[in-house]
Amino acid sequence: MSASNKPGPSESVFVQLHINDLRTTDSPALSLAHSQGKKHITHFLPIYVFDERILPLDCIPGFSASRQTKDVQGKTSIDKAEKETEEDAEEEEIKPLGQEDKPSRTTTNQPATKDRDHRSTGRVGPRSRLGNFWRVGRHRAKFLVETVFDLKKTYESKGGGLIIACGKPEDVAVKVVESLVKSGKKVEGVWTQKEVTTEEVTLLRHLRHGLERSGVELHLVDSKPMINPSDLPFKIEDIPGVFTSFRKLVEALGDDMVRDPLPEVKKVKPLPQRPASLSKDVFILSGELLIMDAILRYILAPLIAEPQFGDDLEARPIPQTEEEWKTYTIPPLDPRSAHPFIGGETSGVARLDDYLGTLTGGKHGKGEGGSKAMSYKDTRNGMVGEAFSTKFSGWLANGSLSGRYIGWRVRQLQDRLREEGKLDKHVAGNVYWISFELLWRDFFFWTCERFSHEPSYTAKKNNQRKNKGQPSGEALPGEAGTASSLFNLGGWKEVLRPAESQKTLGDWKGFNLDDPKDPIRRLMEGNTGIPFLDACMRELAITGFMSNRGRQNVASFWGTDLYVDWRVGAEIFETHLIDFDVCSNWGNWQYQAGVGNDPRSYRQFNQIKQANDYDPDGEYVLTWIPELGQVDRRFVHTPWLISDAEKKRCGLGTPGGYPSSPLLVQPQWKKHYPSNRAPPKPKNDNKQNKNKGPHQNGKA
Ligand SMILES: Cc1cc2nc3c(=O)[nH]c(=O)nc-3n(C[C@H](O)[C@H](O)[C@H](O)COP(=O)(O)OP(=O)(O)OC[C@H]3O[C@@H](n4cnc5c(N)ncnc54)[C@H](O)[C@@H]3O)c2cc1C
Repeated sequence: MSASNKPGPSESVFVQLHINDLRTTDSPALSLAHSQGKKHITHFLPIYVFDERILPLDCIPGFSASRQTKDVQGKTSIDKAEKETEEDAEEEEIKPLGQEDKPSRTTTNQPATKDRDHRSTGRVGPRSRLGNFWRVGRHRAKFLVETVFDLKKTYESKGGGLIIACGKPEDVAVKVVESLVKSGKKVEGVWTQKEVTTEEVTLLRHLRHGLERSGVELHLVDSKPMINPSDLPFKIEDIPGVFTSFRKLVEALGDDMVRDPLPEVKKVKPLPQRPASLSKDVFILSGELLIMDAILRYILAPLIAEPQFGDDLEARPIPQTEEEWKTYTIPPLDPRSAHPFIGGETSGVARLDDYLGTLTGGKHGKGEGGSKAMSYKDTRNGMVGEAFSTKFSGWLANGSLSGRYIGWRVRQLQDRLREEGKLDKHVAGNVYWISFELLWRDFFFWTCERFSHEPSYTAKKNNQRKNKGQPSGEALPGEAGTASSLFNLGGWKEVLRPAESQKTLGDWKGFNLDDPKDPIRRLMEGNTGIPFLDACMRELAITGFMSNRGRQNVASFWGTDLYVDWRVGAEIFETHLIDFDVCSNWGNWQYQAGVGNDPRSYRQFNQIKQANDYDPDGEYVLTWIPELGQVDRRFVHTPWLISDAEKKRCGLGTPGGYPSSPLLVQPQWKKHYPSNRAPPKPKNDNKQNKNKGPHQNGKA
């Protein structure tokens, strides 16, 4: 939008608020705005807002000052709207983020020592509720900024543009709409992606309330899952509680399971002229701040000044002068990273081409490549290198790739391989498995939706108390509510089958992150003395990624060996993971903690067996724990078993060195100790390449 006050009498503006749908390919709102039915739309206005509730934005020049000015000037209409909706939210027990001391995510349940109350670091900025971690760590923040700027570039290359702002997305969108309406433009409506979890739904409700004041409607686009929601053979309330039953029902849709993506929009309608008054109310990026590297530095500096547990990055103070900012650089990605993650649709599509083959070229003119996908199932449980598993998750998480588009690309590859006579049973199984795994993503999304319609046991009780038995909340029919049991210590089981859960709430332990010996702190720092787990946690903090195998083992150890409040684990994953997705992360954590959708309510991974199976020659562990370099390879997963003299020779147990004894040992680990097994097999002849059962690949 270029700044101007000139009215545009026949201008009709279609607004899209991007949140977790940062793409132009297979984007329902973009397609609708450019459809025949919307010919009267003259301008397309996409907006992205860096959310101050999850990102530290105070270093961005002018941003803090703009907030203060607003405070001095008094409250705007959106503030009033917020106040009213705050009151609504209060009824539902969950207040919006940033407007309360106790953040909103967790609805209820006790344990978890509140680290927020214990640590006296004086830290400020957007923090998690229990562990006081950054809401978004440095890897995801970088990936996000890259994604947003890639989106802007793509829109511009198609004739459009993207407004990038800072603040609260709902607040910014409402103010933009108000100013457009005031300047005489017609606003067709605001489109954004449907979400189903607490903070996200609260945001959408605020947005809807705020827009009502301008008489503009909010439209939710249900574009997150791979399967089109209207194709589901059941109502969301009836989604099976177990993945396999869900999978069988949706697989019965056959070729119709995944629809074709929407046709590409080649030419995008222009941005409307920006009402001059708008920049007073909204902090829109302009000038130097529209250079990606500049904004990246300002957002990352606080995160780099305080690296989170496990990150080996040397803390660097936040620059204080312009000169210091000029020379400030972002640390490069660690070369050991499982993938050179770069945010944005462009790099996401490049990864699709690399993994699933291209759509054009090749002998048959229908594309070429795809060999990685042809051995996907065989290799997805790998731990080292970029070729094991697809690494699509980061792009899926912020919506720079859609699930449907990936599902469709899988089908394109299947069709081509069939035509080329290469789709034998083994290859077909491998390629299909990508869609299979994507179904897990859909499953967690809809399970979250189901439970967001259904208030948790405690929320229900509280609401009944407050409303004297009257149901509260004001969700529109079919719309998700805000009271979800996703964040409850008792998980969905609190609602589902409490009797089946082997733990009671009182069994969960708290933690004290001030204490370097605290088990959870040692785990987060990759310093438990159990190499497989330590390697996973170090990789996560240093690169923002951890394999699915690693995630399962860490979560299982956290929840079933240490018995520490699993939500703190979900929080530290949320901080570090490039691919953090609220439903997948919290849903999987519940699953591993035995309070979620796992039909076996008490699943405990045998850490030594897992290490032997998935890292037989210790390559993964040695990548992340070079301190074990001198240890006899046979004991690389159990270094505590070597003699004291050997420990000394290898430098174990020295101050600041790798621990010489493990945090704990489980009796069932012993039968997998080195003396009881054959010497390690050579590389590439390991269990990573064996096909076992779904997802968990057989017994833990
Ligand atoms: C404790 C725990 C936390 C997790 N947190 C997240 C998270 O925040 N975000 C996230 O995207 N995934 C999460 N997962 C699921 C899974 O580990 C990652 O999706 C996967 O490791 C990402 O790598 P990939 O893209 O190479 O996956 P691939 O193995 O190539 O799978 C392809 C895609 O299928 C989906 N998928 C695969 N497994 C799962 C699963 N178990 N649950 C949901 N979707 C799945 C993902 O979208 C993934 O990109 C978590 C798993 C566990 C056990």
